Amino acid sequence: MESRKSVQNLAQTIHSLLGLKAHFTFGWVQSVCDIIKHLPSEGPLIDWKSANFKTGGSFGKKDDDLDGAISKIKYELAALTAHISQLNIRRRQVLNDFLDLKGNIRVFCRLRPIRVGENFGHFKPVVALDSSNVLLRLSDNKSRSYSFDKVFQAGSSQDDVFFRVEPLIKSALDGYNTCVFAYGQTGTGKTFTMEGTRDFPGVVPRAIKALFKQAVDRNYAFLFTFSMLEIYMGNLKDLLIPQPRKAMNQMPSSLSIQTDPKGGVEIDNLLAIQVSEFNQALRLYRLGCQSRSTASTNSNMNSSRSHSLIRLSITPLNAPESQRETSKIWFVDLGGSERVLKTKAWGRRLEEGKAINLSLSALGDVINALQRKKGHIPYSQQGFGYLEGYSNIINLSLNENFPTADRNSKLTQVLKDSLARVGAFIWTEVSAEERDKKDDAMKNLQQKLKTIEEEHQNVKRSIEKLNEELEKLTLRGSTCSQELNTPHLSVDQLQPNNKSLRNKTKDEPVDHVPQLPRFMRPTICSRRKSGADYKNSEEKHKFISQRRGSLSHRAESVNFPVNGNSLYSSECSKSRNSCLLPLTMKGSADIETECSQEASECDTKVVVFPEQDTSPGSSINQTTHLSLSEGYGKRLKNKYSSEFLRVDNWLHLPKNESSVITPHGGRWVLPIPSPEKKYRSDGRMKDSKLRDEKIDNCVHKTKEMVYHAKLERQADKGFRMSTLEDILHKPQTLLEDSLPKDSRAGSSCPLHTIDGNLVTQTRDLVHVPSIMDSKCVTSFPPNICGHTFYPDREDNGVHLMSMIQAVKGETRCSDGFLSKNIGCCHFFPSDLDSIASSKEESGVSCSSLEQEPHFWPVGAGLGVGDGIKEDLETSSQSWKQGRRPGLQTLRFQIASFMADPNPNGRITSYMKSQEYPQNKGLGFQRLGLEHDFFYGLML
Ligand SMILES: Nc1ncnc2c1ncn2[C@@H]1O[C@H](COP(=O)(O)OP(=O)(O)OP(=O)(O)O)[C@@H](O)[C@H]1O
Repeated sequence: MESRKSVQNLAQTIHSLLGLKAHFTFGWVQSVCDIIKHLPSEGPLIDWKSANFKTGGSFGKKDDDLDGAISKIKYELAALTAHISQLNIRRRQVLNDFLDLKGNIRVFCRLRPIRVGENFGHFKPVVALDSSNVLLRLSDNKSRSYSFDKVFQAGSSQDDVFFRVEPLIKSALDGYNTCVFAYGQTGTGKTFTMEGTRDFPGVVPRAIKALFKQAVDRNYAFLFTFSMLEIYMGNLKDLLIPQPRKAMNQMPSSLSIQTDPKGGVEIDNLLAIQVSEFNQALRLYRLGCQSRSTASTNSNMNSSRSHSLIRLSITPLNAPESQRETSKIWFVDLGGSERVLKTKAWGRRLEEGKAINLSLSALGDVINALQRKKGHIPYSQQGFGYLEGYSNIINLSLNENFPTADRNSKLTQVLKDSLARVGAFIWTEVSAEERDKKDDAMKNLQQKLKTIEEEHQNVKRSIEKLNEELEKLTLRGSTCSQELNTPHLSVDQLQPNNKSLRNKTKDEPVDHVPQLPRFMRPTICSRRKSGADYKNSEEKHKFISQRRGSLSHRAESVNFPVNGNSLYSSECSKSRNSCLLPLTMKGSADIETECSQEASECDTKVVVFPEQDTSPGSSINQTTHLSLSEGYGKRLKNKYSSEFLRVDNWLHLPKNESSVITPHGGRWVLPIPSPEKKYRSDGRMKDSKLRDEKIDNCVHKTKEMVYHAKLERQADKGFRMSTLEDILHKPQTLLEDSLPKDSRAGSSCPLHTIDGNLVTQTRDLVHVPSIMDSKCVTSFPPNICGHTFYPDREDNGVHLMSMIQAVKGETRCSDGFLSKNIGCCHFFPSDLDSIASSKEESGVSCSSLEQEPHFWPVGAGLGVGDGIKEDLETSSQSWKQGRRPGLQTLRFQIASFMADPNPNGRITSYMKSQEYPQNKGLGFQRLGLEHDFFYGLML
């Protein structure tokens, strides 16, 4: 009875073990039933030990019944797959024990080669005594030795260093939050160690590479997201968001930190970009590095003036529920500790140095408290003391005279949930006997781990063999038409980024590559955050309010006592991307408070990169999306949601530009995103899936052609919309030529001044990006108020293109961008879209994107629809209140024209001053994007 019950539960058991519920289909269940039919009448249901690992020729020869042989193999496959899951659980447990014993902090010391003529003052260079001890010789003939887990000599290579860091990658993939810091005095080689150079890549690029490599060997598929921020003067800045080029009169608003009751830390509005391969992550990393705040100091020509933090979040996708937690690995290049006397810093450099020292001190306090298992861990309160550096090594010393700062340390708060498992520390003193015991226990665990790994490999190999066998048998059998489509229980197949799948994709002709629109699927993260998993709206609402309510802790802004005038006139730090953000007397308190509040109700943005598809024509697959999971408010229920996605596609153009943008009639236009196809993982669906793909592609192409034909017709009539590519690449004169005379700014649109600025009064409310040449001549479609790209003005602008350039793999994006005559984008108060206001409702911070108002008034009483008027009013009001639309606004506005399949109709309706019915907009219903991904956006 018992065993029959187990048989009945087999399917569910395997389902839950493999975490693939959603993909299992009727065909799969049938095959499991087949397996069950051939189960032995007695004995354990799945006994992996009895599984036949030696598959070579054992089937088919003796067994006359082909079906029987197939079922037997499937049975073994199921057993082995279950066993692999067990092994994974065991491995995690053993590793856990091992890490607990070993202690979670390992401290390495790397000695930097001494430069010719380097002056050490009254200190002498540090000497490495052996592989774990260094000697510091003091001036008065005294010396001190320090122990580390490992000491790297001055001649050590980047490889040597990474070798020691690599085990952490495994921990991160196993679900642990991990953290790698580089800390030390300014100029001692932290950035060189973490970032490295192109020829000598450092820990971060190597670790990212290893992460993707090791993920392939795992039993699960993983979802990786990449984020990068810096903590500059106590402010959190997203390094992946393009920064304004010119100095503004305010400190950029800081991202705010949220802590949930379980201790998890989230940073509001921090971009988390989904990456599916090493190169994507690397490009983003390079982009982030370019934006770091650096400056020349007495100690270092290119000194980091901030802490930079790189975060890779890792979510196992098809792991069992209990193991599906997201883990993160942080790489932190801390700002260098400085001694003011030595660096002779003043003005801004001095303030930066102080901020760095203070936060390092807080970090030291936290680690100290964790190590000593103190009741109170001062994550959010700055303590006394500072880090004092001697040459290449660091000595943590408390200095009671150092001024107390009753401020939050953003650094320790951000890393709070990644520092919490600190166990042993180098300064922990244990007896020799205890140490021996510990060593033995660790050796034991290491041996266990090794055995598990070997067993894991064996089982994997057996599964591969069985699959080959199964394939042969199914091909041979006359009943193969049925069997061919039955999915195999393969470890490889269970992970989308597995080798076999990739080889297959490579080998298949381009036409046959299934274009799975992965980017349209809601990520687990976004579904959870958006509450899309909740069945009805009431439940979802409850979820959201609970969630907001649960964010119990908020970091306050840090207001550094900076005298703007004096600082402004002293040196200025700059990002490597030429970001120049001076402080003012006002500091950032007001602004930050406002932004923090706005940000409070909003979630992390998740930009989703699809898997790289190099096939030409796979434009849809190569697009990129920004999902703004929660908090965009009711207004996103309306027609505009899908436009976000479209513009994000453009913002994140992948490397092969020609495959993204389709030429038509001599012009280059963006493809229209096609709706997601929902596939079953059932192998039986393969053919019909391909067929559907082709049909969909056809429909898509036809739609596109119709759209372009419309553009052509408009052009023939003397007027057409400027496509995005026109705007970016065509000379101004061409654009002008393509428009009727009365549509050009300066002709029909009267010019006047507001606040001393020359502005154009436009007659209608449609927004479109356009180009301004050096004479500030604008070309707009008729009655269209536009965003303006200033090719030769660097002020007040946002480098939208830097993101594109980075994704394309081009470095120095901003300069390239400027040199191509595509300047900066301006945001205007007259935004008609609802995004700005919904952004404000939801609290999306547009911190670094906020621009000085370049006022562009919009004519009143133009006969536009009520909804649009309302949007406009809200938007203008927000602007007046100092809340300005940001990048999202621009995205939307570009999108609203670029994406419109019927721009002609839309423009005509404006021109005739008729009401523009809301329900005829650019809704995703109309674009066929009625998927729950977008449902997530509507919240
Ligand atoms: N191991 C090394 N081998 C060769 N050159 C090195 C090494 N470490 C550091 N350098 C060089 O020393 C200089 C300073 O290094 P780096 O900028 O990495 O210091 P840092 O600790 O990050 O300083 P800061 O805290 O001011 O940012 C750089 O020119 C770097 O190339």
